[in-house]
Amino acid sequence: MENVSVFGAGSWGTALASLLGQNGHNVTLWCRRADQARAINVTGENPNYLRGHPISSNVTATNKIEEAVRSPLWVIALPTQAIRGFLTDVAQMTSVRPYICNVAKGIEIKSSSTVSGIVRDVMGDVSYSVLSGPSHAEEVIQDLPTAVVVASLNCEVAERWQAMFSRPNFRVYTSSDVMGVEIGGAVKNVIAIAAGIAKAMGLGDNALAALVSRGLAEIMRLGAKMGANPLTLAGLAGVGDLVVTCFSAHSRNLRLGLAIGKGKSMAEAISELGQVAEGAYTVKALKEMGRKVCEELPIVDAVYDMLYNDLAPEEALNTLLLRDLKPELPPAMQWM
Ligand SMILES: NC(=O)C1=CN([C@@H]2O[C@H](COP(=O)(O)OP(=O)(O)OC[C@H]3O[C@@H](n4cnc5c(N)ncnc54)[C@H](OP(=O)(O)O)[C@@H]3O)[C@@H](O)[C@H]2O)C=CC1
Ligand SMILES: O=C(CO)COP(=O)(O)O
Repeated sequence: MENVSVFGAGSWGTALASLLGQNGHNVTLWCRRADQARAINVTGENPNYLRGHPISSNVTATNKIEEAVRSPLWVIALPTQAIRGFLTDVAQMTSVRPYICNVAKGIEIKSSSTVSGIVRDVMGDVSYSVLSGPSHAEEVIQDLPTAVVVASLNCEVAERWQAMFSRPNFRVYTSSDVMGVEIGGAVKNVIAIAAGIAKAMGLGDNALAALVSRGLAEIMRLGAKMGANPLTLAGLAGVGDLVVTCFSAHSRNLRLGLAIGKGKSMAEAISELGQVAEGAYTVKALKEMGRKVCEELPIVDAVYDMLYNDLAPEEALNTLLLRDLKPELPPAMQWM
């Protein structure tokens, strides 16, 4: 059994800490608030996230970062935009060279980088893995079945995380396609915001299915430019996660889109949600990165303009539908 620290006691960090504890590991769950850590240790539940769901007794919560950094295995479950600052602080506190497994799904605005790039910038050549796939915390904490993927450039490291996380109702596959898994997990959040807006507009099921398919085309186009394997994007970290995020009532990104589609401002929508909707930030990073690496990301552009340039959803819809007609697949992607 392993000693592992989970950094971030939001809904995903809490669900994964409990899962690792159920698998018999010694888990330290780092919370940034002392009162939250105390409540978890006393009541066996997180008072702020996933209330009513007991956390494994193998989990000890702490807000003392110097305790949490002693574990050799770190699971990073923080919002993407907070990871660089967090790692910069903790890197100065410890000589441990941890094995890192990132479970956040986003792209950093200031660097246009996925989390592997942030970790490399701050920690240098440290062991990095990423776990992603269709996995809403609200279902994982109830031990409802799903399948996910953990990617690392080092196959043995991916297998080590696979063995730690796997349980009968949490089936973990391995992959060596770190970039594919990261891009799939990050960009689907932006498409899910678009799905929420489309739902709020009452556009119907056909429109949602078309949006998800053309969203996948954008994920694949960007992924190809970033070196991702297109088949990864057709798998759990791509299609699997895109579908659950665009259709599940649990999704924070879908709910943010629903609020925007009903006319709420960004500030209102974010404050009502009270949790991170990564797509709202990743779309800013993609706007920058998209211009540099990928000439055409029309759904991403439309979401950006609806969120940050007051573009009305009806206008965004017209812009998307009335673009020049063209083949479904770009010439480079035709198989014959
Ligand atoms: N929720 C889910 O089902 C899933 C989420 N993810 C991904 O996991 C990541 C975390 O999401 P989730 O758990 O839902 O987020 P939540 O909003 O539920 O929780 C975020 C956590 O991060 C903490 N936090 C926020 N900002 C900072 C900061 N600057 N420094 C340190 N801690 C901070 C919060 O602390 P506090 O409570 O004190 O504010 C809270 O513990 C995201 O990238 C998300 O996309 C991936 C798969 C499933
Ligand atoms: O990534 C997730 C499920 O796999 C969670 O998505 P949301 O952040 O939209 O809830």
